[in-house]
Amino acid sequence: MGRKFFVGGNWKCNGTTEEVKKIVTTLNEAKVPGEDVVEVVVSPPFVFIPTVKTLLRPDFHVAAQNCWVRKGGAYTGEVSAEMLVNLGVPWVIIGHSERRQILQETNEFVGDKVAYALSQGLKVIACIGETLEQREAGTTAAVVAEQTKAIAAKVSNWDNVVLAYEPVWAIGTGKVATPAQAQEVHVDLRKWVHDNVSAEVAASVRIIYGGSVNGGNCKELAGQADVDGFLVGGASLKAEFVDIINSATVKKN
Ligand SMILES: O=C(CO)COP(=O)(O)O
Repeated sequence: MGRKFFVGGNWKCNGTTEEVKKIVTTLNEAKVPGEDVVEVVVSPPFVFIPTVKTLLRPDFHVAAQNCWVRKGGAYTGEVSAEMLVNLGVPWVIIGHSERRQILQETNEFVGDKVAYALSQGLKVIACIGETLEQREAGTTAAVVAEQTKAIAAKVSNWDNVVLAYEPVWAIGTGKVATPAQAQEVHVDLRKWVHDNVSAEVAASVRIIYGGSVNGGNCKELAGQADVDGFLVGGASLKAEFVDIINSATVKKN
């Protein structure tokens, strides 16, 4: 086993300097298990990264929400992996469904981004997940396998990858996947990794769940054997994010 619980807070495109400082203060004052039990990462919008990095407690880490697919250069509006490394940002979220859907990022593009970010020394939270239509059509397993395949095709070392299963229908909707639904997909994903990458990676890769996770539902979800943590949107902007971090202790019982 030995998959350390992972809790990420994706702040998305939210916040003012004052609000960001307030969230960081709440996190800094929070009583949570040590880094040996839970890895905590918060992902502010790019512009707030320096502020958060300066103020945030040292046992919590920072992730960017995206980065450019290759080396930087004449790509107006983009932020390169090299820049994140230069700033001391250890993590980046790649392939979030909002980028896949709204900005038309394809499986291949996401795979390229994951590979490039890893090559520069970043750790990656790679997001996958089906739409409601796809779930209702019974294609969930195939869709997430295809998304994972496009990443696996470009990645040889999985040590610095966390897979985030985020069903699109559960994101920002208040319609959380049931613990059984999350567990089922996580098991399918782990089996896919086992069959297509290796047994070692399948055993060690953390598969976290995202989509309407909150202080009330996190414990039951965390109790599922293959749920290794969470990627939290809305609730990561609130004090209940601390409760979600603390759901890591469920694993020890
Ligand atoms: O997209 C998410 C995290 O990346 C989940 O968002 P919500 O927790 O707001 O549903």
